[in-house]
Amino acid sequence: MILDSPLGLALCSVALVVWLGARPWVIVSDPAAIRKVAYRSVERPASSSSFSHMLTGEPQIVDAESDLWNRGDAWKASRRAFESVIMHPAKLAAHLPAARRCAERFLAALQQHAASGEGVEMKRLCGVVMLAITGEVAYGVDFWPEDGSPYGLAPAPGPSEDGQPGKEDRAGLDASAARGGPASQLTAACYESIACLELSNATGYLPLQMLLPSLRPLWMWLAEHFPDAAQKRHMAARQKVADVSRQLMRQWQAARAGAAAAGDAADGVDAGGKTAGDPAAFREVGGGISASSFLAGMLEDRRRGAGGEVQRMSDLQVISQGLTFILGGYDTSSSALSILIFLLANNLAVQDKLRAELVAHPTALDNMEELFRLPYLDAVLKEAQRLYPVGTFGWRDVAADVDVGSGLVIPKGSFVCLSYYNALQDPQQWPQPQRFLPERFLPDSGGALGPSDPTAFVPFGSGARMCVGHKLAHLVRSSVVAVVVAVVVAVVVAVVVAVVVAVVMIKTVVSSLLLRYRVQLHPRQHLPLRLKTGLVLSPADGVWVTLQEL
Ligand code: HEM
Repeated sequence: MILDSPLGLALCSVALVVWLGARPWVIVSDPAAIRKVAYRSVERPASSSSFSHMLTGEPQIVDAESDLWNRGDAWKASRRAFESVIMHPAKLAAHLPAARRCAERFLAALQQHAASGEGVEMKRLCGVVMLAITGEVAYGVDFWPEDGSPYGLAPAPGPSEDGQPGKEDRAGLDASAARGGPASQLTAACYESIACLELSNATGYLPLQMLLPSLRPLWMWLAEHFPDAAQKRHMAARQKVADVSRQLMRQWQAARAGAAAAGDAADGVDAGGKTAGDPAAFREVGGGISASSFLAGMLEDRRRGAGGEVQRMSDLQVISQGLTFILGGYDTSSSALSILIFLLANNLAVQDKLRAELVAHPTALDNMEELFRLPYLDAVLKEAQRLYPVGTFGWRDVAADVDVGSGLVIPKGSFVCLSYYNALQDPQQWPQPQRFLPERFLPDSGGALGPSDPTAFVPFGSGARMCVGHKLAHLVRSSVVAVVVAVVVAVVVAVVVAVVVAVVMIKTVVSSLLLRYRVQLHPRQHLPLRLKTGLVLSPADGVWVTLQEL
């Protein structure tokens, strides 16, 4: 069957097809079909971003350069920037102290809550720690506000029901930004930029644009010339990200030029003669910007002319990729972490078994390679990601007919939604799909409970546009192999790469948590867990737990 007639609706075993206007919208749920489409279609639809915001002016230009949305050669260049700059071992090593510091601050904040014996809303705290880590990895400045009590880290005056920044938080953000070094301003602007991507916080013109996309030029003109409060807030936040990024870039460039003039800017060595991997060099080089950061890495590559003159990144591209790192990494990681904590609090037998594994490997937290090899920890995280995949779907623009099997050909020009959520819940792949059963990912029991098609596990997407963070996770495994060749170097690489990878950030934080506390659901927690779909799937009412010190 070829889908060439506007019949309105067609349902088959691998995909659901809906005709909207002249284009078929195809929802693909079958793992093998997802793989075929994802590997043959690289582009996201040109209009994807118009479903989440209505930016104009410079913020719109910056957004269009993002790896999330851009296409063709521009996408290849930005993807290369992610893969080469973040993974460069010399630049990665200095993330380690930052990540450790953030995790320690997280645990210190929890101690206050544990001592009080009151319920603690974890989604909010997971957001704080993940923004701190991803922000610092991206921009190389400390995202933890100077007074040490961001957004209710000190016992909160009353977090909003959904765990998102509420009025008190917004006041905290404004105060933090006003106090302001670049980091405080960036923190506030990133928080606001992410919040504004939720439909409930978006400009009132966005629903109109979604309902009547053919009138997009009119809605855009109105948003630009008669912006409502939400539009003004979003524009101001994005402009602030661009302005502060420029300020940081100038700082870095001035420091680099100074170092070069002083003659100590040899490759791999930062101003001050410290290697990038030296924790002591952190924030003392590059005008106060960590040499290992994504921002410094992109600027360094540009200074050296990596990729050739033609492909050098413009300022706007550098600004765009820095923000993309936060937009792609923060919400996903913090939501996945908070859901994992919910599942452990709701499944105490799993929590106890996992703690026993961690206790039996006392050095695992200091040795990421060992942490990475703990089978039950790995299985628990994978099962949490299967049951509640925070990245529910991916969009593709099909450039040529794709035969996905079962007699179905998705025609060129279709707008395809790859439903990772459906694939991860498919009863043909996952026996008892609604149950939280980490055993399905253990090598010895996977046969009975695991998928018949191993590629059905797609929490990071599929194909060339799958998550950048996932590729980094693979590098950790390659680094582990390299241990045989060069133990010290490889361990450092494995540790530090692991730290920037969402999966390992989550493993580290959750392991530290379980070794210190028994985590139980608080009566305020709504059961079953209610989810909301925004930019990512996340707990709608937060995650309420009590902590019992062990
Ligand atoms: C638990 C954590 C994470 C999850 C579940 C997740 C999931 C996803 C998913 C499902 C996609 C869409 C893939 C597709 O369309 O097939 C994606 C794309 C992406 N993610 Fe992640 N992600 C996570 C963490 C991160 C982190 C830490 C970063 C920071 C580097 C990141 C950066 C990106 C980028 C840049 C893209 C777009 C890739 C492209 O189009 O080339 N993600 N992610």
